[in-house]
Amino acid sequence: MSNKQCRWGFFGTAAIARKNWKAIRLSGNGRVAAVASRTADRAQTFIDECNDEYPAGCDVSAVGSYEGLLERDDVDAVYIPLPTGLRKEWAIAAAAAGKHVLIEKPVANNSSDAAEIIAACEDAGVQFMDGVMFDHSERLAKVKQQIGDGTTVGKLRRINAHFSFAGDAEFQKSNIRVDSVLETHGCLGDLGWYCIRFILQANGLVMPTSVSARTLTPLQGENSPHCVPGEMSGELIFPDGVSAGFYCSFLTENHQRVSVSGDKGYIAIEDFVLPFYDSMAHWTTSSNTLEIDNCRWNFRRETVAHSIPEYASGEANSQEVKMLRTFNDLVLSGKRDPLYPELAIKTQRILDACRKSDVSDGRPVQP
Ligand SMILES: NC(=O)C1=CN([C@@H]2O[C@H](COP(=O)(O)OP(=O)(O)OC[C@H]3O[C@@H](n4cnc5c(N)ncnc54)[C@H](OP(=O)(O)O)[C@@H]3O)[C@@H](O)[C@H]2O)C=CC1
Ligand SMILES: O=C1CO[C@H](CO)[C@@H](O)[C@@H]1O
Repeated sequence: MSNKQCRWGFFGTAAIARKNWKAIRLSGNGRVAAVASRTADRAQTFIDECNDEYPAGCDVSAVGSYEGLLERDDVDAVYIPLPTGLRKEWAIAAAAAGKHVLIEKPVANNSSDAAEIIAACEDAGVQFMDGVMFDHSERLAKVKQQIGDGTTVGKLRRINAHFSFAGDAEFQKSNIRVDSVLETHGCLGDLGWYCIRFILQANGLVMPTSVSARTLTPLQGENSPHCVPGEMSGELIFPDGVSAGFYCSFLTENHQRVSVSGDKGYIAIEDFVLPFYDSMAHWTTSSNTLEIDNCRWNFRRETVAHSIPEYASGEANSQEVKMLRTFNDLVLSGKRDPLYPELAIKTQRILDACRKSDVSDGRPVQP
């Protein structure tokens, strides 16, 4: 291993890998060493296009097979943004080859597969992390402090999370997200994963005692053998009177809102996954008051706007760059952080419970 930079190998040429190509370059402690694709030409085209826009600053090898990536001794860590249904074998093989694993979300088709991947990483002594970028945002850290400060929210009661975008006709026909083999969880895996993750983060990683969820609209891509959830809602019940709801959809236009409410007020973020294009990350805290005096009813807005310097993406302090920098630090230090496997497996267990509840008409399920 290089003593200064974590050397990355990419599985496939996914669209999201382009963002992380740049993030690795900006991290300062990592570099892309190789990109593997099912065809060498595609790997080379990906490298050329990324280099044109954001030069890697080093030679990057094009590899014509995924197996080929695992044989390389110039790769310390692999990034696996393959479709979810194809990841497990490569993640386990990568760990067995001694490579650290950054895997996209949702981690796997189910929580026992996710547990197998995590166990393979533990056995091999390599770091495991999923690709949730907002886990690394400083905004999330600040919001969590406010949730716990006893005054902004007070006693936590309710968390709501909504993540949606309206996929066009082409998306609904051919995107991997509507193919039950490639992305079996549809919008739940793609968008609900973030809702569940935020809910866990906001409530101190406490697991719910009961989960119910329903697919509101199924979708089926043209080559997909089965439907996947295209629009879904769910309800999570926690100990101590805390509850949470989520809604995720491929049919409802861009909306990425979370709110965290307690007996003293609430916190809201309007762009919790992909922050709005800006050099600052924003959120609000509110403790609105209702004043009633005979015929006069005044509901007073008492909202405070907060922001911190954190670019939305593509800069040295953006959340995805912090994710890569943190991962690189772990690899280079030889330490492993058990928080990341914990976050992933808890999210996947709740996701499993949602699917189980969904097939029994929304019956509550214990995750
Ligand atoms: N963390 C985040 O912010 C984001 C995460 N994601 C997650 O990343 C994953 C990938 O998403 P996205 O970038 O849109 O994916 P793409 O459809 O752009 O790419 C998927 C890649 O997987 C490889 N692949 C291997 N086998 C297949 C197959 N049978 N069908 C299709 N592709 C195959 C291909 O690479 P090749 O042909 O070169 O081998 C392809 O480029 C998703 O699970 C998604 O949830 C997506 C966007 C953002
Ligand atoms: O993870 C992701 C981030 O957001 C996108 C939508 O805007 C998703 O489709 C994607 O998979």
